[in-house]
Amino acid sequence: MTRNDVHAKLDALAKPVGSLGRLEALAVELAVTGRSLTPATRPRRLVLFAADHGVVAQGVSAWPSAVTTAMVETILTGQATSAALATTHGVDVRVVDAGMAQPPRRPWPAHFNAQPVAPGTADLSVGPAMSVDQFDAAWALGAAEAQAAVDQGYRLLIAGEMGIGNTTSAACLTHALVGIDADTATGSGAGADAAMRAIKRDIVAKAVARLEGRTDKGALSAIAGFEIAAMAGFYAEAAAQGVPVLLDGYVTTAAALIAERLCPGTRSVLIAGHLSAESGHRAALAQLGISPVLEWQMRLGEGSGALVALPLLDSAAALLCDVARLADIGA
Ligand SMILES: O=C(O)c1ccc[n+]([C@@H]2O[C@H](COP(=O)([O-])O)[C@@H](O)[C@H]2O)c1
Ligand SMILES: Cc1cc2nc[nH]c2cc1C
Repeated sequence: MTRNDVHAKLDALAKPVGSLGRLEALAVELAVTGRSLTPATRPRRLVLFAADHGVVAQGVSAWPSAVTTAMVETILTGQATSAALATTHGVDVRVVDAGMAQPPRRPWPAHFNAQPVAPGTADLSVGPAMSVDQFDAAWALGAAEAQAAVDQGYRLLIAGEMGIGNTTSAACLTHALVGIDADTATGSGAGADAAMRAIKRDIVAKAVARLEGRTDKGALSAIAGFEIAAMAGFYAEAAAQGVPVLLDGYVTTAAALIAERLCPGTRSVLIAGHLSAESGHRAALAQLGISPVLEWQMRLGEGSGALVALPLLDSAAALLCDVARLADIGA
């Protein structure tokens, strides 16, 4: 099934050609990524991967690592932004501890999967964030989540993340894999001021310089995070299964860049939910050849941008699945 097939179907529907504007372009994306002229967006699942980052010790985030745990607890009780949006849009949620410094309080609900690779990464500013074995373990965790979701019949997948310090890792990965300069790759994350952002940029520049241009798995392990490596495995497995994935912001896109680097073709299932306020995101999406549904200056993470874009995907699916053809209405 080609893009032309989808355009032909859209043009034959009971409406003037092109009259649904960008919704038609989104319908094409959904049909192509889902490999169907009647793509499904239900049932859908959000898998939120959480982990901590040793580089936080360098003062790169406005928040301490304890906030990762506090937010995971809030997600688990259904009161975080992501959980509220997931509930309102009929999205099932799972939360995965891929490597938090401190696990959430017990009792743990059934939708929490505690498989920490380690209690946070090592500080990427002084050495590799993780070993290749740890990268492989995080990747396998994400891949298993995607496989389980597909086995359970989910037709659309979203990965979200929670990890204080993870925009430093995302900036390193984008600098290394997209080639934009360290300054553009480095944003304010969850609220860094100008002085903090300058420290962060210098750390990003030095960590990537140490790789000397290498972007193999060993090099990427040095600058990744456990939740990011897990999301990369999640995306690669979703692609292997041919299930569409809705990307969130800068951090999830960094994971998609890893997946595309290590498993070329992963991008064929990716739809970009939104353009994050982080300055490197536009170039990262361009490298993957996808354009965002929304440009709303969101920069939360947790899958929130993907969840806000989701009703537009539902609209695109309804168009392809439920609208009559002109030929059938006697017009
Ligand atoms: O993905 C994005 O576009 C994004 C942009 C800014 C912040 N975040 C979120 O904020 C946290 C990381 O911010 P920071 O400043 O601690 O690196 C992490 O939990 C992310 O989910 C996420
Ligand atoms: C409060 C808070 C909520 C978040 N959700 C995702 N990243 C976050 C970072 C902070 C600081």
